[in-house]
Amino acid sequence: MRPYHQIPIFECGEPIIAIPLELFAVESPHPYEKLGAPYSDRSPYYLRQSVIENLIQAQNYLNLLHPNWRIQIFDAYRPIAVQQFMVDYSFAQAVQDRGLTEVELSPNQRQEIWEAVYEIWAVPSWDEKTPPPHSTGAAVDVTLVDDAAQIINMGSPIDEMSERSHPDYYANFDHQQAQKYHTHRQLLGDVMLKAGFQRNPREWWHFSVGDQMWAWLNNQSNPANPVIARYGRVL
Ligand SMILES: C[C@@H](N)C(=O)N[C@H](C)C(=O)O
Ligand SMILES: [Zn+2]
Repeated sequence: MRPYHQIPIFECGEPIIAIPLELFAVESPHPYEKLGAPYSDRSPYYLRQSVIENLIQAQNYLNLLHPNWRIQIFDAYRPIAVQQFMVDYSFAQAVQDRGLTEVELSPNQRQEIWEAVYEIWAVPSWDEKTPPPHSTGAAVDVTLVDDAAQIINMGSPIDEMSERSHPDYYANFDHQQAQKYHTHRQLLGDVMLKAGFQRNPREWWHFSVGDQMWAWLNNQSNPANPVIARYGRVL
């Protein structure tokens, strides 16, 4: 359980629809489809209707500051089976990165690796009170590309399991390059938050609106006006 799982969900029934990809930049091929994630007949490029409107708004704010820059979509809707696949994949990858094999893991090593995985991945829960954020169609993983279609360097890749993923990781580095990364992360955060999103405090790329994490973050900064989640899981 994460603290945001205490937030009640009152599903509003808004449809989940295809993102108009021509308006955005898109990571291609899709990073999890490339790994063989089981989407069956579903597409990762779907979001709730008004979440798409918020994303268009964010890009409009971006273009006031940087004409012709684009928000690049890395991932959006994620069926629970895909969440499970990515959690298992990330565990296996983390075992390999440590030069280990799964059969030889001690209980402590196993626990340490699972903790690292769940630092950044949500549990693939089938309980409708605790859906993984991306399975609600309200969460999106994004970065920025400039007017020459070059990906903006944020100082760490999306999905890295390390502290570099924290949005403010580079805030206090006394180094010009690190300050640039921080400025880029701030720019992404500013345009997304201005459009109504909240950012996952552990991941510079993960934003959502209307889900449990969004409501919890809203309530942390504005306890006088608490909100609940309007989007639950979409199967
Ligand atoms: C790991 C990243 N792609 C992500 O989406 N993390 C959040 C917390 C999730 O799994 O929902
Ligand atoms: Zn995400």
